[in-house]
Amino acid sequence: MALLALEEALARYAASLRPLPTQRVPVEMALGAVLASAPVARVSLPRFTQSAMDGYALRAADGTQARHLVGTSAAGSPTDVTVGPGQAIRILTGAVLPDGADAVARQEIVDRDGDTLVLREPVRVGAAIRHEGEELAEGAVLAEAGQRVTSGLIALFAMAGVHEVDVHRRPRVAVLITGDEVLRAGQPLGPGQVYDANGPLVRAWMVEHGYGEPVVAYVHDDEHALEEALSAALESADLVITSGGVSVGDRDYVPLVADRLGVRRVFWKVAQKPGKPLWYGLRDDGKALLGMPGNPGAVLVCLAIHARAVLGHLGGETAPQPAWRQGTLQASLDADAERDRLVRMRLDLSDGIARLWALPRQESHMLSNLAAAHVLAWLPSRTTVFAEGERIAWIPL
Ligand SMILES: Nc1nc2c(c(=O)[nH]1)N[C@H]1C(S)=C(S)[C@@H](COP(=O)(O)OP(=O)(O)OC[C@H]3O[C@@H](n4cnc5c(N)ncnc54)[C@H](O)[C@@H]3O)O[C@H]1N2
Ligand code: MOO
Repeated sequence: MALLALEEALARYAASLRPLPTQRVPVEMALGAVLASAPVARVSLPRFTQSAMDGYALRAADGTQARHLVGTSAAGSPTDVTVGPGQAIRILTGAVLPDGADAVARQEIVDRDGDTLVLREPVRVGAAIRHEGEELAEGAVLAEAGQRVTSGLIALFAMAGVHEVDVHRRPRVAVLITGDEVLRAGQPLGPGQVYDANGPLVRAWMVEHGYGEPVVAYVHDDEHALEEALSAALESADLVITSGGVSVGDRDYVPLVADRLGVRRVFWKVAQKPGKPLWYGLRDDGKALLGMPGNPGAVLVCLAIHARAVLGHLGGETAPQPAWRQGTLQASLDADAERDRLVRMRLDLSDGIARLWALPRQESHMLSNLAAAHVLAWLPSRTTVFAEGERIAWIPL
């Protein structure tokens, strides 16, 4: 079977996946979800004209002549006293600017004796004042639909009086780890058995990237057991990720069972190294299946590129993920004539230029270079080597 180009695989996700339905949620619950509509400010920011400093509200035109203190305005406790010529009001940061005042003298430049103040230097009109609506007017758009909600956006929405936002439902993910030889932590290894790396990897990757906890289950290399497990996973999740059993071996049942459960294949086998046997399909109800190979290095690459794209489309992101950046290769590297290479690299950005070094031990069953790896670089298939100094694309790992 011919291998599909990696760009084409990414294009097929975009063409085949629709964002999940939207729901209105309290702002505090929206972290990591993607906005389905653009929230607008319910109050202007700042909400009222206020002091930016602890000091004295007064009239700038009085220059350095002595002022008489006539009241206090604290944050949350405005005064209704008006500041007249030769008068001042004690004011604290965030307090409403009293009528009549047009400047605040911070207390560091004021000599105070009882209720009499003298400024050591004059202040300009508007000094230390934050004006109502100077940052945002009521009704201003705070963020765009398609943007992922961050902690900073949550703070902005809260301050602008937006208590609920419309977001796409976050994709629910189920993970099926296949393989008779794969054992979970703590169990004694028998002959030919290995510890499971992919369950912990997928779970940690999902949490690390803000997609939440997936449900992880284990299944033997048995057609019927897989059918039962995959059927249940497709019921409960929007995206099912399987590990192992997707190549051409006698016990590679994932493509067969997926087909039997009505998951239509969109592609199988991508021209990438590692991760070639990747299988992607969709059921009529929109449920997606990414069948990843068993080799953990391949799973890492399939998560960073493929799961990222699928989760972005399902989640309603407008900008395609992952977002590739440019860097400079620091030592020549072999290309692969048939498959694009996805190479774990060390990144140095200390002088503002992205310098990239390929790490040793890149095979798809290997993970030990991850202690030193910062990024994944994309080296398109070709017959000539990648030379030192060439520009290449990368994403953070
Ligand atoms: N004749 C061919 N053989 C293979 C081909 C091919 O084109 N022709 N492709 C190779 C490539 S490339 C890959 S990648 C693997 C993928 O095979 P599977 O997806 O069927 O994966 P498995 O055979 O189940 O496992 C591969 C490897 O990974 C280990 N493994 C599996 N699960 C885990 C886990 N959860 N944690 C840690 N390690 C795991 C497993 O023991 C195997 O060593 O196929 C090649 N073969
Ligand atoms: O595609 Mo496999 O992951 O190269 O070894």
